[in-house]
Amino acid sequence: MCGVFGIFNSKTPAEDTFYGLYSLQHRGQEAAGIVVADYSKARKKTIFKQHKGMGLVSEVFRDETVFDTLSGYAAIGHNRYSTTGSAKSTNNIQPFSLIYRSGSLAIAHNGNLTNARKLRNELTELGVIFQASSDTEIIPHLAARSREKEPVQQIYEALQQVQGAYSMVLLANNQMIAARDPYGFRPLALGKKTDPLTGELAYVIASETCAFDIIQAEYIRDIEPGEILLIDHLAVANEKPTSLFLPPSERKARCIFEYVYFARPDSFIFGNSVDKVRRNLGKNLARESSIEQTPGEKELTVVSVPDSSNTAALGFVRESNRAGRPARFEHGLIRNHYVGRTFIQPGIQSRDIKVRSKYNIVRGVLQDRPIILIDDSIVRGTTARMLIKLIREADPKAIHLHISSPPITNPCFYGMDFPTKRQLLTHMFDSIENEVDEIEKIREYIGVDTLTYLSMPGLINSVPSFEGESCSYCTACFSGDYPIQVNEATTDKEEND
Ligand SMILES: O=P(O)(O)OC[C@H]1O[C@H](OP(=O)(O)OP(=O)(O)O)[C@H](O)[C@@H]1O
Ligand SMILES: NC(=O)CC[C@H](N)C(=O)O
Ligand code: SF4
Ligand SMILES: [Mg+2]
Repeated sequence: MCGVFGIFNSKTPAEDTFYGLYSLQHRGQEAAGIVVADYSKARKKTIFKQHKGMGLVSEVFRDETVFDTLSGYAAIGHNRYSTTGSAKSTNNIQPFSLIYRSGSLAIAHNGNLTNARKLRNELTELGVIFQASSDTEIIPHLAARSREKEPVQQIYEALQQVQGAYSMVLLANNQMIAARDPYGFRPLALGKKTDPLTGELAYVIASETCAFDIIQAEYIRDIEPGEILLIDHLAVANEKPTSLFLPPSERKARCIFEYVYFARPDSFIFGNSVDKVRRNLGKNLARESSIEQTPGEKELTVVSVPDSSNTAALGFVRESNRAGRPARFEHGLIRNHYVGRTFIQPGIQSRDIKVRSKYNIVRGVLQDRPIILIDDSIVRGTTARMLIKLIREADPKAIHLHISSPPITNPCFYGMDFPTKRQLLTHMFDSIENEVDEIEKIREYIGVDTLTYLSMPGLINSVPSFEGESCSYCTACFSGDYPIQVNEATTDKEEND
């Protein structure tokens, strides 16, 4: 998934970007980096400085003295969750920074390009040398080959050639540029911050608004699908960044899975509150649930799989009570906060270990009573299967697993790391044609008493609608309805390594 951040006209751009990335850590845990733009009086031009490394933001920037080398007036940053190109290669750490005909260019990209393989082959044939194995480096190469003079025009030309998902922020000499693909797959927001001492304005770009809150910046609006926004000193002085627009796509395709799992509940994405949507998912799940209290049970006991399903569980409990089925939320699982997100860990081996070390059971809550266990999604099934084994140790009367999204049946080519069917739990049961039987097999495999997924209408009903759009969301991993047909998908993530 990845988190991107950018700030323009700040006295402390590297520090601001560090905090921005810190709050976007949930979007990528593999690597992090910051590129700063500084004006060099000696060279009479903007120069870029950078610091990047493998691991969490706090690990990469552990040594505070690195900030002494990162002074400047603007910066961009990136947290990586790999989708194309090895997770382990240091060459794939973003932002990428390079020097070309028009000066310096740096890019931080969230998303995944669907024609990366084709473009890379074409460019390689032309003699272009790639350093990274990810898709992102294609964009600056295309921009560098443009005959346009202005970087923003070069980027416009480059983006007309790439397909797929990109929400990104770039530094081009003394300008910051933000761009979002015409489908709007990934979120990207514009904010501003006023210096309390000088009153000076800084513009901020981030994947999610939680990155604004941490540096006390204010949300202005989303970068629109297809928009390329240019911020420079003139835009700051006039308080008016300028925009170009790419040709519109025939539909929009905001990733619905961002609302289900990925984004933080305190963020606004696609102009709406993640908390609110996640509560809706829980409410709709409660409406679809058929679990009733057993005789002698005062209330249904609802336990969430922390953290990402906490909010859906709250919505579930609220709706259940409203509908006359008394329910209470209980902390039956305690999460070790020093273990990161498990689903976005590369390599099945490390995911397994993480799940084992991530959760502990609270016996008093789980023992001897039926529980409704809520999680937001099942991808590979690692979490659910391991967790159920663990919960059984507390001897509950029954486990009713409720998932606040429909079964994931298709790969994602737009920035989630499940690019082949093989990686999905549902694939194990693909030969079963009847959906009810398939869910029964999954239930058996996971080892729960009942298994309820939210329906497709329940999912769609939970997310806000956009006026005048015939289709606003990508639901491909749930529905198979792909906004961009992917014939040549980079389904082998490490093919360039
Ligand atoms: O079926 P799987 O492949 O195991 O993936 C699904 C699980 O992964 C996610 O949680 P994760 O632990 O990544 O993040 P969280 O701590 O934010 O809930 C998601 O919420 C599910 O619990
Ligand atoms: N998840 C993402 O946004 C990944 C960005 C880019 N495709 C990479 O693999 O580095
Ligand atoms: S396929 Fe799923 S995860 Fe990928 S962009 Fe579409 S909704 Fe999001
Ligand atoms: Mg989870």
